Amino acid sequence: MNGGVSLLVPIKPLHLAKSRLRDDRPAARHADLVSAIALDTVEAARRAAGVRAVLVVTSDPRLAESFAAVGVEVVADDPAAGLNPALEHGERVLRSRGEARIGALQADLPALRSAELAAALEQAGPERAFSADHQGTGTTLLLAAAHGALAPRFGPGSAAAHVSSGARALDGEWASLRCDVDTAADLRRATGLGLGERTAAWLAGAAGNPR
Ligand SMILES: Nc1nc2c(ncn2[C@@H]2O[C@H](COP(=O)(O)OP(=O)(O)OP(=O)(O)O)[C@@H](O)[C@H]2O)c(=O)[nH]1
Ligand SMILES: C=C(OP(=O)(O)O)C(=O)O
Repeated sequence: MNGGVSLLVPIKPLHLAKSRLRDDRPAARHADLVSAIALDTVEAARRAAGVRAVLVVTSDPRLAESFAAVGVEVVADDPAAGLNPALEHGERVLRSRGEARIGALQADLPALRSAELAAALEQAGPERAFSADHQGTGTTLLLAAAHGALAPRFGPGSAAAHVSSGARALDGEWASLRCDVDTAADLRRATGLGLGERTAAWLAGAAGNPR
């Protein structure tokens, strides 16, 4: 088997996702934005050196179709019990195929640069490690040790939870890897870094059309 990390990318159903980013725009426009952000994130991840494969974990049928159209594999949440169980399910799927190195990448990184993700994977080496978000409290990337368990502790305060569970905090600057988008202010921050093409196109449409 070739080396490299197989990355799980979890995404909530579109009508539930990114509620903090929701404003008064129609539900379909919000779904388009969440979808564009996730597709840009996965596209950048797939191109990163050291990434062997990406497996999206989502029960959303439209997302499943969009990812299938660009050749990305999707599995549904099983059970539908929240983020960490979704990741543990994805981990079981990858382990059943003999994947040695597994990680989880958040789906809300629309400015992600492949080179920054590659640098984080390189710095982690074979260890269980994570990248905190730009606020230092959340987690944007968690890597299991080679042949080790992912043991995801995503949720409020996940950076501290990952440290407590023995993961090493990666310390590169990596602004694009740390720039998760939960709010409108985060989206402006990501725009300053340079958005992926689908999110940029969504924003151009938002500027040019009534919402
Ligand atoms: N497959 C799956 N992904 C999830 C689930 N819960 C959260 N996620 C994803 O995990 C990532 C981190 O979650 P959050 O940043 O809290 O995103 P969110 O829940 O969509 O945002 P808010 O509604 O604003 O809390 C996002 O990519 C979510 O879509 C879940 O139950 N299943
Ligand atoms: C679930 C997480 O994401 P967010 O902080 O974006 O909600 C996390 O960082 O663990």
